[in-house]
Amino acid sequence: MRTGLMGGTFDPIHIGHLIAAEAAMEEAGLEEVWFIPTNTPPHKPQPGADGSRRRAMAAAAVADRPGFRVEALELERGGVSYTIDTVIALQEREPDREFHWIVGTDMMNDLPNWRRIEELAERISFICLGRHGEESEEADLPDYLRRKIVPARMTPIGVSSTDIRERKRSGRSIRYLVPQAVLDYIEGNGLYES
Ligand SMILES: Nc1ncnc2c1ncn2[C@@H]1O[C@H](COP(=O)(O)OP(=O)(O)OP(=O)(O)O)[C@@H](O)[C@H]1O
Ligand SMILES: O=C(O)c1ccc[n+]([C@@H]2O[C@H](COP(=O)([O-])O)[C@@H](O)[C@H]2O)c1
Repeated sequence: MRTGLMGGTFDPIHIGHLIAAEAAMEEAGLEEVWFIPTNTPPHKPQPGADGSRRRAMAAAAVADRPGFRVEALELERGGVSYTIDTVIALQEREPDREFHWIVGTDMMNDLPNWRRIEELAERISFICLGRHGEESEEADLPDYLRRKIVPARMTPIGVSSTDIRERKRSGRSIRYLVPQAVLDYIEGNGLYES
């Protein structure tokens, strides 16, 4: 079964993540997409919201979409969430699935710096979605990686979790940038207010 893995900090999950996953499913013929919240992200500061809250928001966001689900193995494993460790664990657990890692094109030039990237590229392909409508071919990547990149189109969605946290902090609306259930969770728990 062709399965997309959408890793992210999801602090919080927003419509950019969901539309990217929807586009990856359609463009790459995936049957499922699993959203994997990081514990400690490898190349980013520690998230603002703790893992259980980021997981709850992701679960609320995908609850009404058959084929989307949250896989919490990185939070359960703890420590820094290297993708190679996650992929090895999932391939051992689910040998009949074919996994594809979904990334926005902003991450693509960073791929050569990922932990054990050559081994990772032997195990999976990367579905790269034009986050701001850019051409993914522009990336300057080594051949072993370029061969494993599947470019996919999506309607550009210029939203980021950083924007959402900043909007919330300054009292501006985040309605429609996140699903209603995520908005309710953020407001109900007073997240990102200071
Ligand atoms: N608007 C978007 N369109 C397409 N892909 C996106 C978008 N936002 C995030 N992504 C992709 O989703 C994955 C997880 O992203 P992440 O959770 O770090 O969100 P983010 O909005 O970039 O967060 P932050 O602003 O905190 O850095 C990455 O592969 C990223 O490229
Ligand atoms: O494995 C790595 O070295 C690595 C380096 C950077 C990012 N990643 C993964 O890429 C996904 C998106 O990362 P981020 O920082 O945008 O949340 C997330 O699942 C990270 O664990 C993985």
